[in-house]
Amino acid sequence: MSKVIAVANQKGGVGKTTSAVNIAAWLGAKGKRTLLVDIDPQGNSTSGVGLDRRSLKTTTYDILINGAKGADAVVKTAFEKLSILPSSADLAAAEIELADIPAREAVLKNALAPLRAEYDFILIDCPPSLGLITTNALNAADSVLIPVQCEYYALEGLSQLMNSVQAVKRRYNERLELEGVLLTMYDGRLNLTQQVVTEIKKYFPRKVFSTVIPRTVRLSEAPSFGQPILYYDRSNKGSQAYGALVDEILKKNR
Ligand SMILES: Nc1ncnc2c1ncn2[C@@H]1O[C@H](COP(=O)(O)OP(=O)(O)OP(=O)(O)O)[C@@H](O)[C@H]1O
Repeated sequence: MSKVIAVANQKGGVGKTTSAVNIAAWLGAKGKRTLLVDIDPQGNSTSGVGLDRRSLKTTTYDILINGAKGADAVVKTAFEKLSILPSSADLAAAEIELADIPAREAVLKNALAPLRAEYDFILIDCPPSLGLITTNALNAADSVLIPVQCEYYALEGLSQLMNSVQAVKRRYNERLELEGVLLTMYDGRLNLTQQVVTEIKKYFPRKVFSTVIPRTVRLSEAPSFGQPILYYDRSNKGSQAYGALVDEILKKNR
C-alpha cells in the first residue's frame, strides 16, 4: 500500500510544485515506485517532468469530472520509477463543476484507491486554494506536507490551512496527519529568514523538517528543461537538499 502525501498551502508561489516534483523524483531515484498527481490547473508539475500538456489525452480533469479511471491517465515519465497523473488547463473549471458531482469530496480518493497497490508513494501537487480540489487531495491523503516560504508573511494563512486540515479530518479522513512543514527558499544570510524560522518552529513544534531548501536559481531553471533538479544538476545544493529531505521522509515512514 502506498503512502499518499498531499503537498498543500493555499498561498501561491511557496514552492508546492517545486517540492512535489523534486521529492517525487528523488523518491523514484531511491528506488520507490512513485506517482505524482498534478491537480493544479497551472500544470507546472506536468511540464516540470517533461510532458507536453497539449498532447495529453486523459488528465486529472477527466478523473475529477468525467469519471475517468486513474489508470487511464497515468503517464510514465523519462525518469526513474516516476509516473504522473497530468493536469490540463480545463481543471480551472473543475472547482465549480465538482459541486454537482455526487460524493464530490471523495472523487480523487476513489480514483487513487486502485492505484495504491502499484506505488510506494503518491505525491499530490495541490492548487493554491482551499476549495473542493484541495479538499479532494486532503481526503485522499494519509498526510499533508506544507511548504512554507521563508519570508515576512510566511505564517499568514497557515491557521486557515490547519483549520481546513482539521475539518477534513473531522468529516472525512480521520487518519490524515501532518507529514511536516518544509522551509523553502531559505537564505541563511538574511536576518529575516532566521526570525521566520523561529516563528514557524514555535507554531509547529517538532513538525518542521530539519532539512531546509535553499534558494537557488537552478531550482527555478530546471522546469523549463522539463527536468527535476536531480536530473538537471544533481550536485546542486537544491538538488542535494531535496535528496536529504527524501531521506528524512523515508526514515520517518520506515
Ligand atoms: N528553492 C527555490 N529557489 C529558487 N526558486 C524557487 C525555489 N523554490 C521555488 N522557486 C521558484 O519560485 C516560484 C514558485 O514556486 P512553485 O511554483 O514551486 O510554487 P507553488 O507554491 O507551487 O506555486 P502556485 O501556488 O502558483 O502553484 C517558481 O518560479 C519556482 O521556480
